[in-house]
Amino acid sequence: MVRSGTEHTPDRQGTAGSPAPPDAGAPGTPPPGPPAVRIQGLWKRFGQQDAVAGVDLELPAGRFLGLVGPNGAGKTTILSMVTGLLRPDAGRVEVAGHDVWHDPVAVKSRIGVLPEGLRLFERLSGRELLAYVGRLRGLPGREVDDRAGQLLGVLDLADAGSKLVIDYSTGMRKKIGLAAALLHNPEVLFLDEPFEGVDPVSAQTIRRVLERYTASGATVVFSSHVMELVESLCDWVAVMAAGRIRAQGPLAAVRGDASSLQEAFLELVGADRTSGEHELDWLGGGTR
Ligand SMILES: Nc1ncnc2c1ncn2[C@@H]1O[C@H](COP(=O)(O)OP(=O)(O)OP(=O)(O)O)[C@@H](O)[C@H]1O
Repeated sequence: MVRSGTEHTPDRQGTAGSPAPPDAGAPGTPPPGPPAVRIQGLWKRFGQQDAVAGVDLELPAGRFLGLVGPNGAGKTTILSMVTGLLRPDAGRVEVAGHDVWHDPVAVKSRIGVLPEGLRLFERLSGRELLAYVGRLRGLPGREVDDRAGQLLGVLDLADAGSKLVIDYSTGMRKKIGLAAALLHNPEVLFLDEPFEGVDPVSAQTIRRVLERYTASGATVVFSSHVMELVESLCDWVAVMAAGRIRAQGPLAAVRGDASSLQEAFLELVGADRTSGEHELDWLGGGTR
């Protein structure tokens, strides 16, 4: 595990920006072959602000990976650059050994993406949407129909398959977006806040599908600021704050001696849990 720029935990600090060295045979050892994602010197500036400020990150393949950070840390900006949706100002990204900007077709055929603020074709039914996405991915019609039927069934959307997407609830939209991202059986799946606005039943369904997917050797990269979720799902995490990576490595190593990932996270991002509280002395008091 590596902690970068973590003044708060000098005892567990490692080499800034580079991944943990391989530890043959130990849990957390990356499988042979290229990492799922290799990011080198990535920068993105919006106006005067560095949303992503020189990130180096190596995400091992075949894992359930969590990218965590407070609001505005740069998670969506990184995922957008990694999936070819946003051009970086500087730096390089490889997915499954292919350069995202020089070899976009090779990358896009290997990835599935559930972006933040997912836009869907609202006037298609769920089943039609999957048929469209499948054909766009070059899958034979029969195969698309089979896969779509199975995904709708597993994601509890079978009864809603003929309903227009515009009439879907938030959770149903997430699930049909996930089905569309999985349809071509990608090597690496990127999910930006996949559980946001999703009820516990749908969350459990999504979780089961993702666990089954990673058990087959595929990689899931998902961003979240819900630490409990990340702790229960991921075996590898990267923590970011203010556009930089603060720590990366197997979950247990990043958690270190802290009692939970939440506690380790607060320490890593330098959150002062009591700051500003005295400024709210009036709140809930007798004076109104
Ligand atoms: N298109 C944009 N134009 C200007 N600033 C932007 C743009 N996109 C992101 N930013 C800024 O970049 C920073 C990082 O934003 P980003 O959305 O990547 O954070 P995040 O970690 O995904 O946050 P959250 O958890 O709240 O979704 C923020 O300060 C944000 O205001």
